[in-house]
Amino acid sequence: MDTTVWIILAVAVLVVVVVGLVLARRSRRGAGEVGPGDAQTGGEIPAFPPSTGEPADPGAIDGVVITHPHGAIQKPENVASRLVRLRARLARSGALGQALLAVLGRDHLDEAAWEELEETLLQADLGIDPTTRILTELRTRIRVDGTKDPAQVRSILRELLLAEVDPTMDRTLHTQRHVLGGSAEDPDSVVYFPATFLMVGVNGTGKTTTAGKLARLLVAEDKTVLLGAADTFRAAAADQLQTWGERVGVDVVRSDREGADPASVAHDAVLRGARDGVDVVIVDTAGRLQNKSGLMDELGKITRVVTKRAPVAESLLVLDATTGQNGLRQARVFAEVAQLTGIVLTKLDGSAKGGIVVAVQRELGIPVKLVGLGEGPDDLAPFDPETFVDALLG
Ligand SMILES: Nc1nc2c(ncn2[C@@H]2O[C@H](COP(=O)(O)OP(=O)(O)OP(=O)(O)O)[C@@H](O)[C@H]2O)c(=O)[nH]1
Repeated sequence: MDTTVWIILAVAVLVVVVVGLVLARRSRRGAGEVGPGDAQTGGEIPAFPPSTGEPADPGAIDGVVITHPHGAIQKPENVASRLVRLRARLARSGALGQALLAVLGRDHLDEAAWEELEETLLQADLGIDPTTRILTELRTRIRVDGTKDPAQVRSILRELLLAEVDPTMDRTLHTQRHVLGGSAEDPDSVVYFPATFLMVGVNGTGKTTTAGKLARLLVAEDKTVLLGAADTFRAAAADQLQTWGERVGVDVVRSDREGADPASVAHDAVLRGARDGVDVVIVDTAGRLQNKSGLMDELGKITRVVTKRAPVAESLLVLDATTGQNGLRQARVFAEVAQLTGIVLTKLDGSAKGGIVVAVQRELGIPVKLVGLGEGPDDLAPFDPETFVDALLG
């Protein structure tokens, strides 16, 4: 054969190889699989085992494993019945309303009475500005209306408290999957990516518990969920999350060793979620506050790897309602290092500090979206301003 034939043959072979590679890559993408190089930490995605019901599969990259639920699966309580149940709990624990209304019901409201009211609102962690605003307006309205009627006074107070809680804020949890590609005319071609939720906050505020409770809340709303245990600092956190997952039939991506790279676990969780086509991936983080730059580095790295394909849907700051000013200081630090979209206020049960809702929203300019009202598995509910204020007023 002469040289020209050899060249033609070589070019033909090259074309066949290139076309083959391109087609293979496209068909993987079409199935929602994420290809090598998409991940910052891992390159080729480890082959996750099928859902066999076995608890764990050691040996994936960086020790990241997935656990599948086994045993009886519980049905979480629906949202409407939670709200009714938890409203009663909040009303019992606060007693703010009773204290206020007891003073306002007196025959004569002298300066000492107004100071008492101020003290009560400040003790509930409402903050100085909202307290001053509410009392100034209340004083004016009582004088102008010339009213002493307890029902009317209560209604004015309700209106003023509600305005401070701000019912106009958008408290929706963004659980819609992202559409990465494909055509609306051909639904099979559409490639989805899960909505990713990051749970951030200092240790002990209830992040892991809230991640587990949130998974239940979403399952109750017929969403499919995957949990990512990126709090690798505390080994028990992953076990805790696994227990939560097992109860409601939710898979957990975790590391099989303490101190593994949290970003690696977060990354594998979102890719696994994409591959399984789940609606929401909830990533629990450690967020130790040793220093701001360490926290910033860790959260920054996690955010970078999980936003490689789509933005984070919710970055939720978990805050312990009983920690007052200290909690507000923590909130400020997290707001500086993470693009927060909402606040979860935990431990509102048994706390007379309901005013923190107002203070923290004002401080950060983002809404409280969820409240934790107990240690029970379904003691988490969407935050509803009217229910909250009614419960505060007893
Ligand atoms: N009463 C009450 N306790 C809660 C609530 N939420 C969480 N807790 C409790 O708070 C404690 C700490 O919760 P965790 O979820 O372990 O806290 P964490 O922020 O994940 O802590 P680290 O993993 O150490 O960062 C646990 O005992 C929870 O049961 C709540 O709404 N009410």
